[in-house]
Amino acid sequence: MHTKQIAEMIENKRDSFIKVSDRIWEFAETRFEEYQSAELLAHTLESEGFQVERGVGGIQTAFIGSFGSGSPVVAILGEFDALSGMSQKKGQAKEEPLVPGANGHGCGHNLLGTASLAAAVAVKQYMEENNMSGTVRYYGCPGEEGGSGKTFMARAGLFEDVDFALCWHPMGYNSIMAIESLANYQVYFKFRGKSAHAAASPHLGRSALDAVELMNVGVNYLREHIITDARVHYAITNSGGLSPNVVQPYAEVLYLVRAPKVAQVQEIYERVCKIAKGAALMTETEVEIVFDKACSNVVQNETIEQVMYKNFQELGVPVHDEEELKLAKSVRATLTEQERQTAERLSADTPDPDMVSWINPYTGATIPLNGSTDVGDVSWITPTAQCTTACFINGSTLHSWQWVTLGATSMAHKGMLHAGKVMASTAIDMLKNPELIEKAKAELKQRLGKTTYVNPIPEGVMPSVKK
Ligand SMILES: Nc1ccc(C(=O)N[C@@H](CCC(=O)O)C(=O)O)cc1
Repeated sequence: MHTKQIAEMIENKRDSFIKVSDRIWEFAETRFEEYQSAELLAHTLESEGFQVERGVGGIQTAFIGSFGSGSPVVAILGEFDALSGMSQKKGQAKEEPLVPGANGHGCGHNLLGTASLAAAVAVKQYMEENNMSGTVRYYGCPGEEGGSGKTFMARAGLFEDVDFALCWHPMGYNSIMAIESLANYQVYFKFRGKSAHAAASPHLGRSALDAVELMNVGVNYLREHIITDARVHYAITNSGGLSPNVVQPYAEVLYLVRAPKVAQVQEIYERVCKIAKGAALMTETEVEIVFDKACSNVVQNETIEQVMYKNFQELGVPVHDEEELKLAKSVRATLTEQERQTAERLSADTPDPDMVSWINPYTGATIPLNGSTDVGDVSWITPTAQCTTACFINGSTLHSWQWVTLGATSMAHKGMLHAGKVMASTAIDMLKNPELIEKAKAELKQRLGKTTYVNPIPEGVMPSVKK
């Protein structure tokens, strides 16, 4: 069976993949500044015989590694960005930053990018050994967190000739990710007023901070009148300085508006813009609206998901040893009861384990993801499927210190290598059965119906580094 060969190929190189992942964990670079992480992955691909193009789509840390020629083209998507402020020491059951205030891999993207690399390397080796035609590409996709790197890459046309795409996400469970995620827009509202002495001449000042606050109040009233599935968040990215005795002349707020469909996001966004203009009118300030980024919802593909599930079942699950289970237990003891309640169970009778040891049954049904991913844009252009593997403790959540601390330990490495095997095996299965690729494409077409893909990021907007 090809799953066995693929598993061996990845196991033979396990040490080198683990090194790559652990280095990226240490680099912990955030959106569009992943210079060392991207270079490490690109360099590793080159040493594995891939042709690498760096700086694709006009994004410095985006790259594509390619092997083979002609169709079919399989794209394996890798992410490698970290989150700000999530620094945490490795392998311990206590929250403690490695470097206070520094970044950390709170979403496991060191594992994500490396498993996809392992998959691409194994697919290449299998294709070579079996004289298969076609192309395997590794897409180095920067800035997933708050950056939508893939959406920018999609706008640059980089996925146009892809026949199907695969991705995964590290989690606390093994599953086929038949998700539908939320589309979103991220936009800055920059207010400009007039400074003045806050006591001596307040009547001469016009407060940009007042405008930000009034805008937020307005949006908080809007919440009652939008669809339930929408989410609106904001961060005050500039509060106008640290002096209360100065009327703040400049302030800005970053909004993230989400909903199941891009059109719904657009509708809410237009209303948020009206509120911003209202706040500017009330405070006699000016508002500048600066679009930052956007992404589309994920369109699942049952055809590829079925193939992925079959391969996953053949490969089984990552098995954790006593040492790993001990660490899992101690870290899990730090979860609150509420967090534990999100733990995966097969049924009410299944005990509540520290690490899961099964694959969640796949039914084809859509699982709503109350979050967003730029994999969404890829999935509108080419049929796309994703899986998760158990890299972390059961019931822990994304963006938590528990994920950072476990992200460079053997339990996470096992899950990572396993994900590489599942993706590579799925890719080989699809490449060997062109009728499945056609079926996956037909399914995408049917799911999209009359809607055509429109990239949600306006022309001229380029990726920005969040400071
Ligand atoms: N399988 C997953 C993929 C992404 C995420 C996630 O947390 N994404 C960020 C992305 C935010 C963005 O699009 O800017 C989020 O939803 O806040 C969660 C699970």
